Amino acid sequence: MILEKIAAKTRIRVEERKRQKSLEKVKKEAYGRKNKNPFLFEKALRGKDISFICEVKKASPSKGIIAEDFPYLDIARDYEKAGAAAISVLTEPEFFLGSDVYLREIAAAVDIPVLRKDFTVDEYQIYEAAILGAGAVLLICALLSTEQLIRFRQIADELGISCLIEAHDDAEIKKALAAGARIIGVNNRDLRDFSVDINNSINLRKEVPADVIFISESGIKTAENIERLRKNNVQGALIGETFMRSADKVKELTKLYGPVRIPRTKICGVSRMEDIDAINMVQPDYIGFIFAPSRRQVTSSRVHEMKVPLSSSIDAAGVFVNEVTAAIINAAHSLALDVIQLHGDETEEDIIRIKKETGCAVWKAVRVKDSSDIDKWQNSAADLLLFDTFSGTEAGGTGHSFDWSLLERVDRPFMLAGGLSSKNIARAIRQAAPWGVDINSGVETDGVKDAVKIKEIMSIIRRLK
Ligand SMILES: O=C(O)c1ccccc1NCC(=O)[C@H](O)[C@H](O)COP(=O)(O)O
Repeated sequence: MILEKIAAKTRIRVEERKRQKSLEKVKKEAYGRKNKNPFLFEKALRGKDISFICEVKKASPSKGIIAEDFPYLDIARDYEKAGAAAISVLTEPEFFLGSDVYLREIAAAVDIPVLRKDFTVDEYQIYEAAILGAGAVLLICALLSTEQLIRFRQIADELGISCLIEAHDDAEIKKALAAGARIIGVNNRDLRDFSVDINNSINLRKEVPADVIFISESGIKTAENIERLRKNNVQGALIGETFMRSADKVKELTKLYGPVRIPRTKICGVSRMEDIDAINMVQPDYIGFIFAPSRRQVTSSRVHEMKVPLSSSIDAAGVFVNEVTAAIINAAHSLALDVIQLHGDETEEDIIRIKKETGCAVWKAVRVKDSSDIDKWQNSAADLLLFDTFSGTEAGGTGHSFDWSLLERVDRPFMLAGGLSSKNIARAIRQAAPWGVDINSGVETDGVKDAVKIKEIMSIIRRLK
């Protein structure tokens, strides 16, 4: 069978590699590297809805060449923008025309975890995967004994990388579970004859406990396929060919995932006249002016000037941090602000007074460290809560995102802020379902607003429906 052929070639490849660099050396290098985000792969797959693992694959034994033109870095970046939870990269060189170079460069170019899709037959490959920057390795039950699965999983655990343990039938699922699998992938492709049947993973879902992440692999093509997987509690879909053959990854993932409600958009921290042209071009719902000390701080007279060419359909928000209430009220009136956004230690009394005396909507920024920060503000009189990333040194504009799963407890409409960019906006919107998104550093280059990035992020958001 093809699997045995590939495994045999892989054993030869690994032995050659060992001659070039000893097992001791790769081991030392793998343990010596800093894993900033251990087990990110499995964390990324624990969302409340189905996740996508999108594959970068030039060829396969069943399909031959899939992508003549193979701009692997662009493909990976497009997957990330489309909202993939993780990327799978083929590194097997002979049958899939994969390469370690693809993996290393892709892992360095994206923020989401990357699976090394190879035919693991030796622990050497797990150390290599770690060195290349992979967040996960593939272990195929049909190629490994239970003892090998356990040993390889333990090595991966020590390195902080996850194992996707692939099974094809009931017996292999039992083997994967006996090996302590935390993620099981069921291949819908029968490697004996290459036939594909998505019912294979659906039928086997019940054999896997609910706390083990279950991935359906191969042959997933349509929104109906995804809906069936979703209904059968499948947490992830690993999709290669369908995405590789699609020129527009954002459109393809949206088609498979299904439409979402498009949130209101706000571009914050606008401080230069020339930014207004870029803003008018893309028509967000709101623009944010920062009156607090910041590299984005603006004066009232600057805001006055910028509001002249600003499109009348875009509402203006003033962002304040622990400002005296009278000054906020004065700015609201003199600059005809529509929203007052409070980022400091303002109280409920402040919020109520500012609402009453300005007639503006008041948005209270809640900088989230843990769920207690959210609970404290759930009943606030603020028109909207704006959840942002906590920082001990900055009141906002950190450029970092936080754990959006904390927002599952929020029972009122909210704005989502904190490190939103083209790389994560699709995932953020699908996962957190915010009323609105507030975008700042993610559309800047060298500290100033970047018209190209503003256009790109707005285009991604609008294509999610
Ligand atoms: O952006 C600032 O410099 C800032 C400074 C002080 C208080 C608030 C600030 N920004 C408020 C915002 O609305 C930002 O858009 C929000 O914090 C998200 O910023 P980012 O993480 O850069 O996307």
